[in-house]
Amino acid sequence: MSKEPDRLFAQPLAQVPDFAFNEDVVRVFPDMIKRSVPGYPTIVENLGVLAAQFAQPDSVLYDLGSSLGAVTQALRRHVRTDGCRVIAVDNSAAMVERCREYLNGQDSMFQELLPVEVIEGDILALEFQPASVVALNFTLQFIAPDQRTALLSRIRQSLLPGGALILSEKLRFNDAEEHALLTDLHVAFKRANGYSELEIAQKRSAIENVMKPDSLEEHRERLLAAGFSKVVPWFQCLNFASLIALP
Ligand SMILES: Nc1ncnc2c1ncn2[C@@H]1O[C@H](C[S@+](CC[C@H]([NH3+])C(=O)[O-])CC(=O)[O-])[C@@H](O)[C@H]1O
Ligand SMILES: O=C(O)C(=O)Cc1ccccc1
Repeated sequence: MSKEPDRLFAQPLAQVPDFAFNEDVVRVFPDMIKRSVPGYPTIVENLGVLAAQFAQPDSVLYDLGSSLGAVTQALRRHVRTDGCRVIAVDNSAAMVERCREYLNGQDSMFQELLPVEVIEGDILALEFQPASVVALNFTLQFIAPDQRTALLSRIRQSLLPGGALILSEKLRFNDAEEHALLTDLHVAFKRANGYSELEIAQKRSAIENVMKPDSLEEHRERLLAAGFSKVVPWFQCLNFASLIALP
């Protein structure tokens, strides 16, 4: 993985453009996500462990909004179920190109990994195949809010008995005091990881129009409305959480 440090927002910008998953972001993405999302390495590794419990023979494991394929790599490290294959999907051409390179690297280092296909495309337009595991690892928050229920319903329809959706998201909180506390603590996390006040402020303004977090309650209600029977949070670190949703 690229070791290039994230300095994308280090210099003052006259106008901060909306955040996009372009070539500049791709170059620094592993560093950016690790220094910005508390618990990210723990979530990714354990997503593989969880997936191994839900994987069903001869089914698809989806990594939706796969970026550089960190989740796909974890799925391939942990899942040994017969006949499974991984489909990773992202609509950023720059991400997909680099993701394919990293997965070729994983293939050359390990034998007997699950087969993988990386698709450049919009997850809203995807025709889902029968799936046992669907990972939406920090992707739903970038989908237009009015499209989210329809996407989750389509995922629910594709899920086999015994399978699961694993959904990780930044959270907002309905209680103003809880929201302010966890937001401040997230800023402290970023500061502790070497981001300046300017970097933190410019990044916040870059993502505010494109990334719209929901509360845990909104997630639970929407998942139930989409046809899931049970929603179980399995991880939270500050304002970032991951949920298991069962069909
Ligand atoms: N409609 C869409 N269709 C396909 N891809 C999309 C769409 N909208 C956004 N994306 C893609 O979703 C990814 C979100 S990053 C996921 C991290 C990864 N899961 C990880 O575990 O490392 C989250 C973050 O950066 O906070 C980006 O690569 C987008 O191009
Ligand atoms: O940086 C942030 O404040 C975030 O909420 C997480 C994030 C991580 C990587 C890209 C966009 C948002």
